[in-house]
Amino acid sequence: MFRLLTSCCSWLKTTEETRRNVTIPIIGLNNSGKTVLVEAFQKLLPSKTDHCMKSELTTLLLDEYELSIYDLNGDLKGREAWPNYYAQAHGLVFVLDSSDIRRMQEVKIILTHLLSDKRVAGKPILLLANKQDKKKALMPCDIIDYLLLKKLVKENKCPCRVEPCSAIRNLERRNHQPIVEGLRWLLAVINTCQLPPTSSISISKNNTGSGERCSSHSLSTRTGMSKEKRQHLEQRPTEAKPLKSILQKEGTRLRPKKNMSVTFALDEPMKEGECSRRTRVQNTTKFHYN
Ligand SMILES: Nc1nc2c(ncn2[C@@H]2O[C@H](COP(=O)(O)OP(=O)(O)OP(=O)(O)O)[C@@H](O)[C@H]2O)c(=O)[nH]1
Ligand SMILES: [Mg+2]
Repeated sequence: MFRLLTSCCSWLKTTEETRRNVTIPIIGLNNSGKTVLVEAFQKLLPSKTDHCMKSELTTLLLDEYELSIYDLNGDLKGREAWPNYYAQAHGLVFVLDSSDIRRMQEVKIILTHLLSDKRVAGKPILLLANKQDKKKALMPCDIIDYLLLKKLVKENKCPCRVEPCSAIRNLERRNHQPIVEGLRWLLAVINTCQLPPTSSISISKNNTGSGERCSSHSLSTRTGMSKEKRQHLEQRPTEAKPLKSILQKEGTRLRPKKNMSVTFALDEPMKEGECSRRTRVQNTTKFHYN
């Protein structure tokens, strides 16, 4: 019995030590549902943070990753602080209120600004189209059209996934939530991306600083990636192939009636559920409806 306990403890210790640290700021307009979403993540995933403590930082465990999630305010003052988190972010979650059509133009401006920031360009973005429970909520394909997302993603080479969700619905189906699947997709892309070092977020007053693009060495070293793989990533052409809708290509229905997630990637299309367990290479520039 003692032996069993000891081996369990040492297994837990090894798992703890081998977890990969990933930094993900959550941004989006005020009232889009960021804080409620973080609370949902805390219900769905093991967390190292005390739920009662109100802090912008939440540490979550997902597969072999330890996620440092920063829930940032979306009001005008809060937005000024966002750029302080860009350089250290491995990927970003952008939350929008799908039912608030009046503020879509504001989202578009902010998103355009965000993706063109040198510290963000090239990093994966998970766009959570929240509040799908509301009657007026736009579907991902409409949001993509409205935000001119295809163009944005292509120009800035940001792998992107639009995940429709509702922060307040269906939280009981553990691990099968779209928001968790979205996070898994983000981690899978982060795993293959060329990323900056992940020390803690440094808050500098200079928000306009020159951008730091991903450096493959830092992430791959930190995540324990092999030298061969690192070299492969370094040699990989960064040019994205032209984006093309699979639905268009197949001449099928362009606007699916169902509310489905949409992934924009560079190189190969992703298949449904591909990210759910596998957190390996995702060369991603087609986009498709999962
Ligand atoms: N109907 C519905 N309401 C939601 C959903 N998610 C959040 N809300 C509501 O939207 C409001 C704002 O949610 P918050 O999580 O505080 O928004 P926030 O993005 O953190 O806002 P700031 O911190 O001010 O930037 C709250 O009243 C939530 O209950 C959702 O999926 N559906
Ligand atoms: Mg909030």
